[in-house]
Amino acid sequence: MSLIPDITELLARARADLRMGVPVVLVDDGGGGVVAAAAETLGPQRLSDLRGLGDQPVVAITNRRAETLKARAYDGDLARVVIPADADLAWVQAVADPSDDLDAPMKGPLMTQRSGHTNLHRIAIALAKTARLLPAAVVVPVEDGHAFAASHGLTCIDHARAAPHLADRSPLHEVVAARLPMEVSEAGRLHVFRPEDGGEEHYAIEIGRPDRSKPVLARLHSACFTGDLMGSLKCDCGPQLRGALAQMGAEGHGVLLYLNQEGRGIGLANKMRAYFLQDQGFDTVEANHRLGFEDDERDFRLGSDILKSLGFSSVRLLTNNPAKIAMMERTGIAVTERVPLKVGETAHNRGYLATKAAKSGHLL
Ligand SMILES: Nc1nc2c(ncn2[C@@H]2O[C@H](COP(=O)(O)OP(=O)(O)OP(=O)(O)O)[C@@H](O)[C@H]2O)c(=O)[nH]1
Ligand SMILES: [Zn+2]
Repeated sequence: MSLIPDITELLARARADLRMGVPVVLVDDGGGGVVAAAAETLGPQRLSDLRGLGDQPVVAITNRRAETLKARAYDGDLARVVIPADADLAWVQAVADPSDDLDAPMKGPLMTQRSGHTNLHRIAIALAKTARLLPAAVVVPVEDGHAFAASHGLTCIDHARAAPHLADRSPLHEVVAARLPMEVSEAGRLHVFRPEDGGEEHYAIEIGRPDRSKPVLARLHSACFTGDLMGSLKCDCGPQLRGALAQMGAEGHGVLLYLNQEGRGIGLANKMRAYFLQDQGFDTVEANHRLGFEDDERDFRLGSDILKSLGFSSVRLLTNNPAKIAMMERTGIAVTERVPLKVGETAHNRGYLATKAAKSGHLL
């Protein structure tokens, strides 16, 4: 029945629920389940009602966050921190959010669960991440997941149906393209691409009319509100964006993909949390880890999807990031040349650029 939402649509609905502070129900293959809510958006009444369900609630966090909290991660990539009976919402939020780690360290040791299944906790964390929230979820078991969801009107996700889709990217479709005269070239054209799962749109700016049979000068630019628009001195994004467009304008053609993966895929709120940690002395990579994220949560396969749908198969890529080149090659776009982009070094971003070179393999 096509009027019933499919699993991709249910996952999108679950992300929206978590962003609003509404719990979702996750159901394992045997029908048992959990109620899960994002730690960041959960309110006090809902925390209290989750506790009222009877079973032991936990906060599921990534092993990165667990490492910072010195909590044992028995489950490899995640840990289930037991919520003590006297802990309040502020305690739950402090497990999720590192802002006060230094000022008001958590009193340990944190107890973590060791036995039992973790499939559903993993889904809860993945949903919180893709909802651009802190990767932490309050999780409480319930006996019959489907019945609980139906009686409470909550979004219900079956593990077996969801698992194959969590690492997928949604197919992108071009919605519209129109002429966009720009300072660097009057022959600009902006294409808007929309995924099927209600996620972020991404853009392609085509300069001139590049020959599809030859390698095109291309840039995969990741959104950086602070650098691209505000003139932030903490990174080199703004000068890189304008430098890439200027070079395309000078050559007469090129294609710039503007991928809405703000903050290397963690979203602007989390990037600002990372900046707050950077002001406490952590570097850009350490800050991501303390928040519970990997160094880089972006998905560059989006870039090859868009290039292919525009008819390109090979590029001269403007980048200092070898991971982008490797990903292009792996996903069927030939990189015939790396064109270096060295612009915008400032006193504020020198340390950031050095960290990227030392820890993320960026070429200087
Ligand atoms: N999480 C996080 N993201 C950041 C930080 N500084 C910049 N960003 C984001 O990083 C992305 C840009 O990535 P960069 O690592 O500068 O460059 P790159 O795209 O990997 O490589 P180039 O092609 O050489 O520019 C943008 O999405 C920025 O918003 C930071 O300190 N923390
Ligand atoms: Zn930036």
